[in-house]
Amino acid sequence: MVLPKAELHLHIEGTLEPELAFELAERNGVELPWAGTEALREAYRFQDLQSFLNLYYELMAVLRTERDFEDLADAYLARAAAQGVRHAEIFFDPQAHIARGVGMGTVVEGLWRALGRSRETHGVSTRLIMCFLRDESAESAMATLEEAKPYLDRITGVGLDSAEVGHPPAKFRAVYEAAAALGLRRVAHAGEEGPPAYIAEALDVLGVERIDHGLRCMEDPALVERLVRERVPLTLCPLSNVRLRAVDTLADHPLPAMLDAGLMCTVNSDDPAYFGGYAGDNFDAVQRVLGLSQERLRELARNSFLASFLEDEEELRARYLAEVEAYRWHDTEGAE
Ligand SMILES: Nc1ncnc2[nH]cnc12
Ligand SMILES: [Zn+2]
Repeated sequence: MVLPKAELHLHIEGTLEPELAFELAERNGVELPWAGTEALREAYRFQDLQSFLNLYYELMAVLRTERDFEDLADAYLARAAAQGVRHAEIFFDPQAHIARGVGMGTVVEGLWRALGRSRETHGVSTRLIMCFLRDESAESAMATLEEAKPYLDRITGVGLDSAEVGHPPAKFRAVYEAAAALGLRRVAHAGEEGPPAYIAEALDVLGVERIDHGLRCMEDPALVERLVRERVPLTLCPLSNVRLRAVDTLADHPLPAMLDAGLMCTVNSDDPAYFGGYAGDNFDAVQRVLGLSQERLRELARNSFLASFLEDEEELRARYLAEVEAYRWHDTEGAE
């Protein structure tokens, strides 16, 4: 679906398609344990978040040089643009690269080569959000923030990702305080596999402005009421939730109930190379399977721009919002 939209929940390492992975492996002399792209795709059957993360971190071995990160981001931006993404706020996981001997500068400068020219090359504006791995220590997160200081002109905010259960947001209180003091925006994954209490904790202790996923808020009516009242954006990822078994099937996804409850939902792709679809594919899927109306889809697109970190470019945000309102459905889209 090419309805104009912002993508607010996208891990750049999760856009590594098997074809590019093998190309980079060859370029860098990295041996992969799969015979080819088909065998690698066969491995994309996940039981839960951890089983996905194991493969996601393993395949990162092929990303070594600035050019690799540039090619990765360029490939994502081209695919996203073709599906109506006009603005992308892109996560990256520096600790996963630094642990392999690939420095912060290689990652940020490589990504920036693609992001810095993306409005001209792809018609997509971008922001970069640095995520801390929550299954690593708070000290490691603080050291990562320190390493990022030379690159803060390229980085808009910080996030929190990786294995959620057993790693509550409060573990990262100090690093989020330090990030806020540096003028960085704050988001965090919460309520994907972890309990609703993690969502409240991310708001109260970390001061986040958006919740990534937030799916499990529906188990706590008082929390839902708060999220509605405070208009906290939730960056939902429906196809991800199916592949990582946070929901049984897409038909069971609570998105319609969440919208009916008045929650400020957005729809995103998370790790599209692994979960079977980019942003537009996620919109197509929820339209087709959950029967969302054209007005609901337009609301999701509007929310994505309202929840984006475009405060320094309000004119651009206004232009995107006008594009959402002016959008005319194609014959095959959003039929009612
Ligand atoms: N869906 C997800 N949840 C937590 N960490 C992630 N890292 C990449 N994708 C993720
Ligand atoms: Zn995610």
